[in-house]
Amino acid sequence: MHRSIATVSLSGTLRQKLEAVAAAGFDGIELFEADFINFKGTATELRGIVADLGLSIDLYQPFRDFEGMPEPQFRRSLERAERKFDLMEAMGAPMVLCCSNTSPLAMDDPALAAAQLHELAERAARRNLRVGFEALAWGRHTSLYGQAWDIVKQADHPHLGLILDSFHTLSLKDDPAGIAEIPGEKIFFLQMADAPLLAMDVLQWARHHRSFPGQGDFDVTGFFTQVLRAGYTGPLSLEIFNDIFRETPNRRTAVDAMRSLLYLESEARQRLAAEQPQQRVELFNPPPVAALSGLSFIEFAADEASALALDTLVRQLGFRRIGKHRSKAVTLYRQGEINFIVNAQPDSFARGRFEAHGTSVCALGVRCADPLAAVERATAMRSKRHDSPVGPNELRVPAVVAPGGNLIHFVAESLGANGLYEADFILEEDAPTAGNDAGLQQIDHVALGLALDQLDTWVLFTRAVLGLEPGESLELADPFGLIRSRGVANAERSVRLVLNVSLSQRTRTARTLSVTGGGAVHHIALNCEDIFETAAKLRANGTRFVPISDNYYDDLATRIDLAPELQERMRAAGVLFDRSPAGDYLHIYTESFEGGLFFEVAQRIGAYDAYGALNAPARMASQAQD
Ligand SMILES: O=C(O)c1ccc(O)c(O)c1
Ligand SMILES: [Mg+2]
Repeated sequence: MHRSIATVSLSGTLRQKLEAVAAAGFDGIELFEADFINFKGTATELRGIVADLGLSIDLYQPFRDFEGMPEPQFRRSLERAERKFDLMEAMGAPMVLCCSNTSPLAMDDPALAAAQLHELAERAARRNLRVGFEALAWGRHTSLYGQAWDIVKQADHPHLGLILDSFHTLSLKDDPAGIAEIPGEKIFFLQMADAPLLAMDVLQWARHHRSFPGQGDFDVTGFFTQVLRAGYTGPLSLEIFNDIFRETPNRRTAVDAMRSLLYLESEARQRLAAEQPQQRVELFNPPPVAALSGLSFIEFAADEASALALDTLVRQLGFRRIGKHRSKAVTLYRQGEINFIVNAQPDSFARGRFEAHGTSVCALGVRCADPLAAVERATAMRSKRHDSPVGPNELRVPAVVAPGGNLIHFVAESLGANGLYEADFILEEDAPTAGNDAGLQQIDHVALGLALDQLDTWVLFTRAVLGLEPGESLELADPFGLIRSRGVANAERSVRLVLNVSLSQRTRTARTLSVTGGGAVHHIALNCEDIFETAAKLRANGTRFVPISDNYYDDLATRIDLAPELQERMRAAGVLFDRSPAGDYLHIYTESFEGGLFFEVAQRIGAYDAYGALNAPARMASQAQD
């Protein structure tokens, strides 16, 4: 499809926006009037810039408060329209968006509205321009697409058509099914926006909290498929009013925007595959998402000194050092099925991450059947692949760059538990090393501390590139501000990430972020079968846990019916507890390493499917009282 984006969706000057949009591979733009009014140049000059970038101006917008106006105001608006038509001709914009009237003067008279829009369309037709009419969710008398379509039908002018915007329909919980009945050629333009479900005034919601398809909670694919069923073949455009996007570097926003359209097209293509033998438009067809089957390894970036400190830390956690890399200063540790790699190789990718972010996680390894297919999916979805230098007899592990610059490696399942490591490491499984196995089995989840403007980017990346599904978005209280937390996981729940964002500058998460530069792993949760046994072993190994207030356990007893012995065991061990209808979650947090990264030990019982987020405030308050 012809892919377009409204200039309001990005930060920067108009010229910077256009350059970012062109670099991300868009075909066209919706030009917001404010961007043109503040542009230092003529409409003709803008036309040249846009053309040089290989873009088109698909839509000029908005015209407001037009239909249903009393005669004097209507005449004045027509005059104004003529002046805007002059500009549109000069800049080469073929269509104007007229949104439904929000003025207190607007009359509830569809026949009048139709006659007035007819006149506007007639004037547009004289210059071979077109007018699209869009129902705003807060329009005074026209708020639904069905009402706007009735007016357009009644106006019956070839230069007047309907503009659809998923936000207005989905925010009002209006049924998009009727769109499929509208003749495709009378839908002149399509604007797609997603949004988180928020209980708030719809105008505020629309102007501040929209997001790209795939980042929010709306069934945008369902909406889009109705438009395609109608036979629409025009531009597919993004119109995102979002406070954070207004300040996010626009190159990143533009890539997110393109990724969201590619994802939307591919999802719609799958839904329509069965019913439409002959598609009318070309929808993006990427390789399918690779089914992931677990987190294989976590790689830490270190220098020589911090590698030593990490060595002590991970051995206290019960890991054994089981291998040295064949050609690099890289050490492998293992416990259960968990592999930790400490990479202190000078002049490596890891060292670059160490220099930029300090001791930190620089890569994750995820298992999947076909790593090359996983990389193909990722690059199709506009992620960059990463090729590390490979020494003799070493395996090439395909990798892609995650937002923020860490790597995701795809590890072939066929290699088995040891395959990758046998190839790249000289294994000494039986090497006598300090640190006793504590019963940690798998990587339960990896929690990232993200800057506010990285959350939506990550939600879309994990969804479109890795095939993970986002869970509920929660707000958790740190003593110094709020943390927003959202888990993302694959269908079989063998790969889980938790995306944490600090809404305050003063929380521990925010401070870690300012030290590490953001996008860093904030904690690593490892699971076990008996948390009391594992915690006792870890303590004996020298691991220190965050103490939990006695008051927490008193309160827990009032909330959840638990055997008194279990309560007392938890209190004695400092173990936290959460219960959902599906199952229970017992967990405990270690103290931080170098004031940043820490570990969580977790035991899942039954089909518990969350992360004990309700207990995070207990941890954060305890850390703050240290
Ligand atoms: O918020 C608005 O005014 C506005 C303007 C134009 C649009 O296309 C829209 O969806 C909203
Ligand atoms: Mg709109």
